[in-house]
Amino acid sequence: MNILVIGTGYVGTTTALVFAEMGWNVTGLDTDAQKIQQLEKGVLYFYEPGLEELLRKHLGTGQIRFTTNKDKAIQEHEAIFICVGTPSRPDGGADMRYVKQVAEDIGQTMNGYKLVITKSTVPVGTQEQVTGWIQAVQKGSFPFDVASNPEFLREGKALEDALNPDRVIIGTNSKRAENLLRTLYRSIKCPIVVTAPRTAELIKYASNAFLATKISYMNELARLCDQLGVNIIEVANGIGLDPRIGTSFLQAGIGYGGSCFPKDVSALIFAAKQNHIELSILGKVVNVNQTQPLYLLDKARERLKSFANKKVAVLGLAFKPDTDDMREAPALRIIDRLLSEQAKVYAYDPVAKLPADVQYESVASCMALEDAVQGADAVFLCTEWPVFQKVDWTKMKGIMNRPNLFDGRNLLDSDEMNAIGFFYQGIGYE
Ligand SMILES: NC(=O)c1ccc[n+]([C@@H]2O[C@H](COP(=O)([O-])OP(=O)(O)OC[C@H]3O[C@@H](n4cnc5c(N)ncnc54)[C@H](O)[C@@H]3O)[C@@H](O)[C@H]2O)c1
Ligand SMILES: O=c1ccn([C@@H]2O[C@H](COP(=O)(O)OP(=O)(O)O[C@H]3O[C@H](CO)[C@@H](O)[C@H](O)[C@H]3O)[C@@H](O)[C@H]2O)c(=O)[nH]1
Repeated sequence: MNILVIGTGYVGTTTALVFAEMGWNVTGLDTDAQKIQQLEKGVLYFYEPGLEELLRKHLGTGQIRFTTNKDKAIQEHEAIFICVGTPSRPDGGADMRYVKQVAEDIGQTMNGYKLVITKSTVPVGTQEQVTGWIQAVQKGSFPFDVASNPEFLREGKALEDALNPDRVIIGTNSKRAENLLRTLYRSIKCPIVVTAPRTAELIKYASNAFLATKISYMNELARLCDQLGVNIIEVANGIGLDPRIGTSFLQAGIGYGGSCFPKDVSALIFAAKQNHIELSILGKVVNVNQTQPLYLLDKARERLKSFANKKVAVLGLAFKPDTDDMREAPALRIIDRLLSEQAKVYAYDPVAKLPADVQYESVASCMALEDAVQGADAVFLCTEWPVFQKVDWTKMKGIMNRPNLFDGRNLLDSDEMNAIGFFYQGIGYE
């Protein structure tokens, strides 16, 4: 069976490469000719550890190829994964225009049986919608199935997650689709959950919203820790050892960002509202997350009195380490506020760059961490890049104007930083 992956972003490129690694012949299709040209040359146009090596390997084995020719690609492949974006609309719902476009492309062009698999994160009911969109434009009466197969990979660990998933969710009522998907995933060792399409669609949103809830809970608890003089890291360790709670996603910080949690939580709240259900807990999760970067800023303002004309180094821009993805990065909320309060902002990230928006023109983007820290009145640490732990902080203190360190990810050791002579403030940790 030949596999077509439509949309060669983070998920599509990873999916294509993982199926190539499993021995399938895969084609990646995108409307963006520049991305396709780069991928054809073996160049990954975003930062994701391990992916470029795999891309080069499978361009070499001939198991992967890329194209912008959608008609030919749709006709030549039986299994079609939809991996296009589903960004937030202004009302919070998921923007389905790219999925609809792909469904119509498939409907208009198909020339035989197609298994259409939605890997994009899509609202409950999408499987039925995609079926309808395909049927509405079909020229011949070719059979097809639409299945839901949500993706759970994390950026920065995309390859590792996609090759070793905790589970594969297959949402279908068709035995033919189920068997084909079981065949496609036959070399993956993990539980395969076959369920109704609507259930599969909700499992994806429910997972992300649950993880976001864990984070906001810890972030709110961290604010209490600051008042009580309790260390949130120790609290997280203590509660996490209960397997009913688990050790992961208990890290307090300046909040979650990225292309998934913010948009998916808001899409779930929106979908619930449409069904006359208020997911009130998730409303609070969003609220805590939106105020969390400002919480650290408030702590810093207390210390500095005012940000006006202060030199502030922002270390780490990406929403998490090992990615250059700046979508919904909490560092941007910090920078926006610092700029509005007339601070002089110097930014450094090992790989990520600030968006080319006019509002960031006054930010100095530094090539080296030292350039950002030199003469600074305060450092804000916004991404827990491991390399920041290896920095010679004694030396950094020596080149700063005032040794104030606001650690938005609780990455550094507060005792060590205090011993060096820093004023150190983390989140629920000092
Ligand atoms: N990024 C992640 O870590 C992640 C993880 C799991 C699930 N998801 C979900 O997967 C989906 C894709 O996310 P992403 O981050 O890879 O998005 P992305 O924005 O990086 O990539 C989407 C790609 O689709 C292409 N595209 C748009 N319309 C097209 C069309 N009609 N035909 C062909 N290509 C088209 C775009 O040019 C782009 O390259 C989203 O629904 C997202 O919520 C993302
Ligand atoms: O204890 C924690 C864990 C994470 N985060 C933050 O949460 C955000 C998201 O992190 P993570 O989940 O690791 O990255 P994503 O790549 O956004 O992955 C999430 O979103 C994807 C897209 O839907 C899903 O596929 C993944 O399963 C889900 O983890 C980042 O800003 C992290 O800094 C915390 O603040 N504290």
